[in-house]
Amino acid sequence: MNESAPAAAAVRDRRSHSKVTDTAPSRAELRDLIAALASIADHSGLRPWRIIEMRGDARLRLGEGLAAAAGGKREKYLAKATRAPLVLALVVSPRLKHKVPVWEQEAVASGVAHTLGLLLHEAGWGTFWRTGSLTRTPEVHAAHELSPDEYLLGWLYVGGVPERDRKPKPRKPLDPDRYLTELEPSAPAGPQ
Ligand SMILES: Cc1cc2nc3c(=O)[nH]c(=O)nc-3n(C[C@H](O)[C@H](O)[C@H](O)COP(=O)(O)O)c2cc1C
Repeated sequence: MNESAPAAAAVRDRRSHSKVTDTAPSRAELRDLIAALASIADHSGLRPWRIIEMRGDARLRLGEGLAAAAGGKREKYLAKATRAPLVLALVVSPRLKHKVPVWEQEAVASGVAHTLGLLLHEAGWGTFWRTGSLTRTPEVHAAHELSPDEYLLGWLYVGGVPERDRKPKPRKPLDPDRYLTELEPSAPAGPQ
């Protein structure tokens, strides 16, 4: 890691791991990482999010919820829900009728999810953010005991990094000029 710029190093190295091993961060480690999220940019400091930790058989509730929403394939969804030892449900807990609109609150929750994934990566854990067409179904909502206004941004599947994946992932180069544009002081003249 680059000691003088650890955030930049973590961002450059970050990668997802679709397969993880059976080790997972302890609740104490997770609590420390989540405490660090106090600095996430947050209009009016609403903290409109929460994370639901699922381990062991608690993950089966996710699998059952997915199967109920799909109307079958129980074994398939139970297997999906248990492919990592720790599953973190990413929840938007919006304050409705607040001057800060819900889309801004969702942006905060999204920042939390990205940053938590980055912190877990930096701590040496493997993560994979997953969603799917069943994410916002009533059955999955109920399985997480969400309040009526809450909704999911998906799940971070977390576990150990398999030996063979302990290497950087080749990235398609990103041309900054394509993503960083500049507005000129005045609009260009239209067609003459
Ligand atoms: C909101 C969100 C939902 C995602 N859902 C899925 C998913 O359901 N299935 C999937 O294969 N990848 C999903 N991804 C992408 C993966 O998490 C991952 O970013 C992708 O495989 C690229 O790998 P990388 O993160 O190493 O670049 C999702 C990403 C985001 C941000």
